[in-house]
Amino acid sequence: MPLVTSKEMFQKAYEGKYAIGAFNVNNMEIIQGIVGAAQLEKSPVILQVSAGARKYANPIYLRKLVEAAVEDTDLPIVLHLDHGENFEICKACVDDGFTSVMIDGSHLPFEENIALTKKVVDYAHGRGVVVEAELGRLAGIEDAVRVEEKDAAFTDPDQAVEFVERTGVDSLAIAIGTSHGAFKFKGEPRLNFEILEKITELLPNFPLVLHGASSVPQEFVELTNQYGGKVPGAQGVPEEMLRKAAKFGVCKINIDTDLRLAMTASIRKAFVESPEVFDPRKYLGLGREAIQNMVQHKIRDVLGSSNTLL
Ligand SMILES: O=C(CO)COP(=O)(O)O
Ligand SMILES: O=C[C@H](O)COP(=O)(O)O
Ligand SMILES: [Zn+2]
Ligand SMILES: [Zn+2]
Repeated sequence: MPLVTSKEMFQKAYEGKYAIGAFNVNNMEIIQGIVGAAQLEKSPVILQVSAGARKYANPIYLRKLVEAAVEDTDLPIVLHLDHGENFEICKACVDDGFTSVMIDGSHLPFEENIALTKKVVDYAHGRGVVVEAELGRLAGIEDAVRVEEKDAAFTDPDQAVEFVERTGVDSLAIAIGTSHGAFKFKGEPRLNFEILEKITELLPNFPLVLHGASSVPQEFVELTNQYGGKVPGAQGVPEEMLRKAAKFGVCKINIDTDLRLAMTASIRKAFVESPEVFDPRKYLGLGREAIQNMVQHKIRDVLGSSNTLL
């Protein structure tokens, strides 16, 4: 099956009240771990590429690796640009065969965000590509940009309706208290479900996206710290909250940090336990396995997209 857009999978997810996992990919082992899990769970999957990933791996290598995953499986796979910051990178990815792009104008004033998003929608829709946009600001780190907590802002439900109507965008990332990275909450985790419910009420049948949705499994935090790493106090979004979000119109749940933690914890452990090993296939293989197990759990027990192939 060739790459697909997220259109049908979101519609099905919306009706079935589950979500599709969107996982950030940076190299072969990460892609294989994610896709291996999706195969075992018979689940569609979104592989997303950030500007940082394109810079790290080289856009051609990444695209070819995703093409290999498509050729090697019968899964519906979406190739998505994560946090496109301007029209040019969105255009480059549309031209490059991506089936979905995100234009992230969330840092811009409302009218400018609308104008930029509309420009990307016009270009992408003309070529069969779907578009995600963002309204409201998440706290946390994204590429080189750090948004301080004081500058974060929840999505305004009325603005969300106007934004969707005026841009014609296919899905919308909203801010309800999640944030990028491994340190999401200082005290008790809290998301603003009132805002989410309001948006769902005003925009029925419209797919919403949750960024910063890693749950930061404590087993990886502990392993990382135990084997010489330093991520004390790392905390994510409780899995229960993600399940709840999927019931309220959130069709795409973004996960990057959990992949990083799974891989890092397993490689750190391997280095300490087997100091004589210097074959990258050994420890990268363990990293890939850790990712596959984590993603399989996520798909099956949190997102609920197992056995939903189109
Ligand atoms: O939103 C993300 C990618 O766009 C990833 O969020 P996490 O940092 O919570 O994994
Ligand atoms: O939202 C950001 C993703 O986690 C991607 O991170 P990155 O820009 O470091 O690749
Ligand atoms: Zn953003
Ligand atoms: Zn994000």
